[in-house]
Amino acid sequence: MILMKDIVRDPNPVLRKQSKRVQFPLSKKDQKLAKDMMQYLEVSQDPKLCKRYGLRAGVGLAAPQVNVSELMAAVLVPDDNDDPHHPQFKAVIINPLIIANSVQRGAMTEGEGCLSVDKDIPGLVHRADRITLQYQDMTGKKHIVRLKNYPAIVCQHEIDHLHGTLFYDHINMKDRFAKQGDEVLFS
Ligand SMILES: O=CN(O)CCNC(=O)c1cccc(Cl)c1Cl
Ligand code: NI
Repeated sequence: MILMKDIVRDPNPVLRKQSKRVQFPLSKKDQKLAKDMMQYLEVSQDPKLCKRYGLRAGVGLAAPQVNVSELMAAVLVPDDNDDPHHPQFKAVIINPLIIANSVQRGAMTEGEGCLSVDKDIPGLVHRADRITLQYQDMTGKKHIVRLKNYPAIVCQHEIDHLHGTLFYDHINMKDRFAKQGDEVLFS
């Protein structure tokens, strides 16, 4: 089970590396990693279990955050009324590729957080409001999905991790809450 002690923290250089492609069929190690990362998200989103294991809640987790430089991340975006049985987007995304970005930009009003960044860094993290995401699932099957708003933001945050980018790299440090043109803000 992944615990906070297993999460790599900035400025560990592994968070700034480019991850490597994952080969199929998945090795036993990669299968366990994928399952453990999704399990972390599920446990962290259950208030009782989250407290019991001393976790920080998360809606995504990328392999470099547990010291594995591979193109793999787990995403579990709960639905609005927090019904655990109907998440907005739940997937282990392997060898993900953003194949289209909307011109429309979006950002979360309250900014973003990261398990690998221990301090809160306020500011708007400007991203594409909608993306077309191509990824392989654990069987190697290729998926192409169109995402918008929160699921799109989370996938961009995770895919950034795979390429050595952290959320605060996108914040305008001279004016942290300056909007970018007509970007969509949402909480
Ligand atoms: O890389 C994943 N994490 O660091 C997990 C912790 N952060 C979050 O759950 C989180 C919080 C707010 C906005 C976004 Cl986009 C994300 Cl991803
Ligand atoms: Ni993160």
